[in-house]
Amino acid sequence: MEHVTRIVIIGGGPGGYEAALVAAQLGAEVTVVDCDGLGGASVLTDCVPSKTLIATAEVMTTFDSSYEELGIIVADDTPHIDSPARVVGVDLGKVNRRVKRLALAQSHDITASVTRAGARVLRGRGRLEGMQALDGSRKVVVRAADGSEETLVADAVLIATGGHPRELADAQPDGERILNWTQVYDLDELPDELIVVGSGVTGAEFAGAYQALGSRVTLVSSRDRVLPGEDPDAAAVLEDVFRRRGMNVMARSRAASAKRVGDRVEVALADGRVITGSHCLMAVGAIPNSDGMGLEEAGVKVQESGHIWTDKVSRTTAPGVYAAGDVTGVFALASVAAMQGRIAMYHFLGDAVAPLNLKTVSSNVFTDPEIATVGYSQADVDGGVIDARVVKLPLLRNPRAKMQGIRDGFVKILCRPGTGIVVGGVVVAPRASELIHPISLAVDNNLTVEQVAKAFTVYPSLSGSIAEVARQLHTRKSVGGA
Ligand SMILES: Cc1cc2nc3c(=O)[nH]c(=O)nc-3n(C[C@H](O)[C@H](O)[C@H](O)COP(=O)(O)OP(=O)(O)OC[C@H]3O[C@@H](n4cnc5c(N)ncnc54)[C@H](O)[C@@H]3O)c2cc1C
Ligand SMILES: NC(=O)c1ccc[n+]([C@@H]2O[C@H](COP(=O)([O-])OP(=O)(O)OC[C@H]3O[C@@H](n4cnc5c(N)ncnc54)[C@H](O)[C@@H]3O)[C@@H](O)[C@H]2O)c1
Repeated sequence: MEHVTRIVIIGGGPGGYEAALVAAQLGAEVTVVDCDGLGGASVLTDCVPSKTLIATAEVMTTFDSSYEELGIIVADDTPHIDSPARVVGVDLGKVNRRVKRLALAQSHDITASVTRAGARVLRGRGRLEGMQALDGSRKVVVRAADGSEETLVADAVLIATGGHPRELADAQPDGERILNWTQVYDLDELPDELIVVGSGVTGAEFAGAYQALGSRVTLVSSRDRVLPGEDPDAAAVLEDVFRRRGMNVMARSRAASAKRVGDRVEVALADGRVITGSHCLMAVGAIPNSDGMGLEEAGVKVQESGHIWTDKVSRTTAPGVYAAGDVTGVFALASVAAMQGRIAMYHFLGDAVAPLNLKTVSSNVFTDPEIATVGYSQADVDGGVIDARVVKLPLLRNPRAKMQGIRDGFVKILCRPGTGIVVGGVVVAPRASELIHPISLAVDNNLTVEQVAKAFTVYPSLSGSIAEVARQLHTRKSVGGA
């Protein structure tokens, strides 16, 4: 009888469910084990809910930032005419109910398509059991919520268990006033004064969103600037916009503790200062879900950070065990998790596979303006990682931007000095997540700035600035820094 390859996937986020779809299509017998629901944290608590919340914030921001200039009149009988967020107003309970409804619906859709593809979905917590057997198989034990256990035998196991919010010992979330990012969707009323601790992508996105929804926001940043990992020019634009909109951005301020004092929250900073607010959102990073999974006993190398070591085709140090997504700490993005998961399956099932190439990844910070990035970065150029010419053009000069009242933002493209091949780019603009795509295509396909410049763009359009930057890089051969 023909042996059907058995794959067990632990974790049903993008790393896990995308792998399940591919493996099932390639004819394997697939079981996906998840303890919370398919879609994972990405769909249920992280990426999808935050972007749904931000969809409401985006409408509020558009109204807030340009309504007067565009000739829109708001009713003048409201007491808060200085802040359109108050004039328009947000029913946070309703917003959050929508957020949860859409997240659950997406999780159901994913479960339906994984099941339709022929994979089995098993609810429970999975762990590896011991080393590889002599026949090359692996055992996974799944513990259900009622304590019952089932043992699965697999030819290959993919671990895609994601991560969870990091907590400070003296700032434990209570789910009411001190919150992590998974708990904010239980709020029925908008926080009056929100302190966001941590100015990475999560902190910046929530700070911008709640500011737009109408909260007074203080952003506590332990570093010199917001978004320390992003393009410095882009981060400077965003920080400037945040401050202009009234956000209190506190640089070089490390939070030491957060505690409830009645209906208030006190956040003590490491330098002794104390700030107070009605709510506090902790956004100080994530911890990989690798504990208690029998990894070391199974020969899987776990790094000091708790991340599972993998190579570029998602193999761990244990034969027959692959890992994908946030648990690997490679690049915490849903798209990268999905790619790592698919690569693992292509590799194990003998399909053609290209190793993971992080220099073509595009990502986006969903603030207003958005910050979209692809390929090599300004830091790579400044640090001598790559030799590239860089041109940055503010959106201010773009005709469509003028019509739309857009002042903040730019397009930046990086290309190789000799060939003009595009190696990276940054777009800071409303919907930069959509505008980055032509630059992503160029990076992925080794297109030159001449080719990007030659393609027609619509007039007037923001993408006209992408062609304009490419033209400048093509014609001004001697351009150096940004
Ligand atoms: C607030 C926020 C916003 C984000 N926004 C974006 C964005 O806009 N775009 C983007 O690309 N990325 C975004 N990310 C990152 C993105 O969410 C992650 O990169 C992505 O979720 C990683 O997917 P994953 O498959 O590794 O794991 P996850 O999505 O974390 O899913 C893992 C699943 O495994 C389950 N699990 C854990 N342990 C076990 C076990 N032992 N047995 C069974 N199941 C288990 C978990 O319960 C979970 O369901 C955001 C992250 C955060 C925190
Ligand atoms: N739009 C997106 O794609 C998106 C959105 C959110 C998160 N993510 C991904 O998730 C990953 C994690 O991002 P993140 O922002 O949650 O974590 P992070 O680790 O990138 O940022 C946490 C920030 O908190 C700061 N910090 C830590 N302790 C602090 C303290 N005591 N006081 C003040 N600041 C403190 C750190 O210096 C850091 O800048 C990122 O890699 C990101 O790519 C992606």
